[in-house]
Amino acid sequence: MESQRVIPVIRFSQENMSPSSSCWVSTCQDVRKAFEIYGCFLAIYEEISMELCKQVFQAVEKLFDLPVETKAKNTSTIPNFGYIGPESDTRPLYESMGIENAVNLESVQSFTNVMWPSGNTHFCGLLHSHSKQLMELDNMVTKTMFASYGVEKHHELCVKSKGNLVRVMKYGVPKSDGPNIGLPPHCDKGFITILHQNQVNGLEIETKDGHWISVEFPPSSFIVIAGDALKEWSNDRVHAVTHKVTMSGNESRYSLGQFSHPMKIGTLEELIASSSAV
Ligand SMILES: O=C(O)CCC(=O)C(=O)O
Ligand SMILES: [Fe+2]
Repeated sequence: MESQRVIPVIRFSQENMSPSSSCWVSTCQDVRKAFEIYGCFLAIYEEISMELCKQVFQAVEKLFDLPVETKAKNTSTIPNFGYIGPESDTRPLYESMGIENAVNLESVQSFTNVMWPSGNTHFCGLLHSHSKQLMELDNMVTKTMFASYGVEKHHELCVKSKGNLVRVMKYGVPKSDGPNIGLPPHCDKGFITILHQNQVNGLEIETKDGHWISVEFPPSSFIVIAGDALKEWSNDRVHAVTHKVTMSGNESRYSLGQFSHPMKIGTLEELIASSSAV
């Protein structure tokens, strides 16, 4: 079915987030349908300005230009939360760094000080304000989703206990005779991932019937991806979507992802038996 092969697009704004607004019910239904059918959707969110995104990606490019010994100082006690370098067998073009709890200024500052011991307030300010805004979008997405399942009373705890990791990623240009795998097919482990990119495409998502859709990002859009923890929370109603990155062309791709995960979350009791409210 051709219509099943287009990623849904849903508009978010502070205004239509009030349950009394005219599009509240339809937004909640759209979010739920997208998560259940595709496991993802494109969120149009103009409150994060395109200028800020442009500046963030310029700053991220400079970050990746640092020597590998410096980038490798991005470490974490949690496996895979720090610097990940290219791996010749599985993802030769991929490199990434992680900033834990990037909604907190102190966390972004300490990451910045490791990368630039003499300081870089420009990078720090950009990443911090961008991360805060991404978390606002994340909260809007979870608010509509909780409402669509009739469990809005649990949303406050979800918001309060949300941990987050911002991961910045670089995919190098593939050699003409080399592999073009950016990131092999996988599902994300967390609750919700929100991703965006510079102008270079490469992300693909797999539909339930096994087709791959190449993601095109309209202006001011972010892809929202459901992870394994969200699937579990919803008692398997939500689809945790498989996705991958394939590189082509002669430009590097930069992407930025926010991975959020409420700490106190299992399968909601209400979702074990009941259906929904909206
Ligand atoms: O770079 C991208 O667009 C995808 C990244 C991704 O899927 C991940 O980090 O889990
Ligand atoms: Fe992913």
